[in-house]
Amino acid sequence: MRKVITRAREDLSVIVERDPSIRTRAEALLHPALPALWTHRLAHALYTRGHRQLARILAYLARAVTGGIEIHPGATLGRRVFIDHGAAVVIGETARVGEDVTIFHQVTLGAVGWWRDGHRDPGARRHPVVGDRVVLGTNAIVLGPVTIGDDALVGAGSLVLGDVPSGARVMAPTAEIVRPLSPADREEADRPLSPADREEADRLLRALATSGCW
Ligand SMILES: CC(C)(COP(=O)(O)OP(=O)(O)OC[C@H]1O[C@@H](n2cnc3c(N)ncnc32)[C@H](O)[C@@H]1OP(=O)(O)O)[C@@H](O)C(=O)NCCC(=O)NCCS
Ligand SMILES: CC(=O)OC[C@H](N)C(=O)O
Repeated sequence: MRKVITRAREDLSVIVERDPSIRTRAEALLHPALPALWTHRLAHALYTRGHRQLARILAYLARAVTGGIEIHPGATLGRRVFIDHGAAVVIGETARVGEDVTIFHQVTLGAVGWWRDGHRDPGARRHPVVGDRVVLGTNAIVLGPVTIGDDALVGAGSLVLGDVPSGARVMAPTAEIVRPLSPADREEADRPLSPADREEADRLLRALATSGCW
């Protein structure tokens, strides 16, 4: 029982440390990650002792109360794993998550698909292994039996299908920022074509049409 209380206090401290919006352990008690992590610990213990159905029921209940944190009871999670926000986090059956890992919402540690996994040896891993102190940004998707090395950072919105070395940073492309036109540029864009410009444009179009590239 002492061990359970120590781990619970540790989980609360981790929330206060890594979520600036939470100031006290009392506040951390209402963090959405807690029911997921605490239930998973129990579910995993039941699962490894062969009580698959009971473990499944617990995981099902945790998913319902956390807005969709779905951790398969077979997955292994290290100490001080922090799941921020939590909505729609999926961690597959053979995933292994190290210690001090931070996981934001909508992260998937999933399999590539049944068409691939059907060809693996029975019991073979089909989900990722995540090293210690890794950060998985929101919407990061890691598929297959790949390894994310210690201290790696997987940026928001990344799709990872291969191993990531320790300490590496994975960055998804960011959205293009289109700046508004300045009043002068807008005036230029709206200006009607002069007769000379129109003639030049017609000439270019005719040249294109007869070039065979059109
Ligand atoms: C796209 C997908 C179906 C490909 O599956 P696959 O069995 O690996 O298919 P293939 O072998 O035909 O394709 C692999 C190639 O596609 C590329 N690829 C895979 N997923 C891709 C994606 N989403 N976008 C772009 N390229 C992708 C791979 O890099 C690989 O390229 P390469 O051959 O140059 O190395 C799979 O990656 C996927 O997205 N599965 C969905 C599974 C899922 O959502 N799981 C979550 C479970 S919780
Ligand atoms: C999380 C995930 O990989 O789901 C896909 C499938 N249910 C499986 O366990 O392989």
